[in-house]
Amino acid sequence: MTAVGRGSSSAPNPAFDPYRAAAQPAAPQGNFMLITAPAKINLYLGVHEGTDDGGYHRVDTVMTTLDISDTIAIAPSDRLMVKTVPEADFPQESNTAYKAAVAMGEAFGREPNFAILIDKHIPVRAGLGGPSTDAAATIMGICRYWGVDPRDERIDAVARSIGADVPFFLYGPPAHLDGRGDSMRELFRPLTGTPVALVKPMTGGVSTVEAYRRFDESPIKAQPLEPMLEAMRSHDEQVIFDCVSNNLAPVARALCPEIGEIVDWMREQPDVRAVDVCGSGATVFAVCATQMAADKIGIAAMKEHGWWAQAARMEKSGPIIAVG
Ligand SMILES: C[C@](O)(CO)[C@H](O)COP(=O)(O)OP(=O)(O)OC[C@H]1O[C@@H](n2ccc(N)nc2=O)[C@H](O)[C@@H]1O
Ligand SMILES: Nc1ncnc2c1ncn2[C@@H]1O[C@H](COP(=O)(O)OP(=O)(O)OP(=O)(O)O)[C@@H](O)[C@H]1O
Repeated sequence: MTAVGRGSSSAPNPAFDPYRAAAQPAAPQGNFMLITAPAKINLYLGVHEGTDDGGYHRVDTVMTTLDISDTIAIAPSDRLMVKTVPEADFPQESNTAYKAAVAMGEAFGREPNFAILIDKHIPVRAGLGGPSTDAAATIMGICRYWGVDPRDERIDAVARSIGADVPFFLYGPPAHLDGRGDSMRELFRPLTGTPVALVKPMTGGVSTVEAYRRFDESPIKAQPLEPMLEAMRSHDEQVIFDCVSNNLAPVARALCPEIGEIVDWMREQPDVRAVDVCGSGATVFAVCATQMAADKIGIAAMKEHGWWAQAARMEKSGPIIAVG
């Protein structure tokens, strides 16, 4: 086992402050908060060989949020409770939102007594970051209730303790993260509005744990990172989309051969600028030249193959809070 570091971003970087969704630490006036928790795609994912003491791989990733999202309603309560719609097939204590609330309580020495209702729209085991964005949204909501400044360095630590993807969702714009994929390195100008088609098998999915385990059995070298970072800095869309890559994709295809079929089919579709697997799968994304192209791919994927599909757009935001 190779020991790898976890990056050094536990201290907040003031350059990122304007992007924090809950940056005004004021208690809400209404009865509850509604929080929009967006999905993500990895425009670049490079997993490196070897794991740290916690069994995590060092990764470089460039992620952006999408306009498909879970919605989280959160209100003070006599105890902590988390429910989802549709109802989850696992206990509430395993929900990342529940874990995030408990971790917030421990970090700030308070009782995290909130009722949290999650309206699930982001499919699970899909590589779209559903559990992680729910956790980030919960953290931001509790910050607002408790008057905690989201730039407090304990917030990044709480986020990281729930999952590697959670810190990204505290910010939202396209970003490069390293370490476990939980250390913010650089934010980029958003690609807001860029059309994306999402397609995945109707049932099943890929477990993140299983994908990383399989990666260790036959590791594949990551594509060079620097060209992607340069393209993001110069906001050169053509080069950005030429640099789209994911070295977990072959593992996802091996674990779920239908993913390979979807990738091959998406690459044949008209007006497609890039196609790859989202994170550890099972969703495949196609960056499209027009929204019409993304819609057409979604419809054809459903009608001709019976796959789950949705057209979306890239977004610029992390959690968005509304007070009700
Ligand atoms: C595949 C990605 O979604 C790409 O953004 C992430 O790397 C996964 O992030 P995540 O779902 O938040 O992952 P976590 O819930 O923290 O980790 C689940 C499991 O995935 C593996 N894991 C995750 C992240 C990482 N850098 N190395 C790993 O090996 C570990 O076995 C870990 O126990
Ligand atoms: N808030 C949540 N929403 C959905 N699933 C959750 C949540 N909290 C915990 N889970 C559990 O997480 C599992 C999915 O985890 P996994 O990391 O494999 O999925 P994912 O949707 O691909 O996420 P990611 O893109 O972050 O890897 C679910 O099967 C469920 O047991």
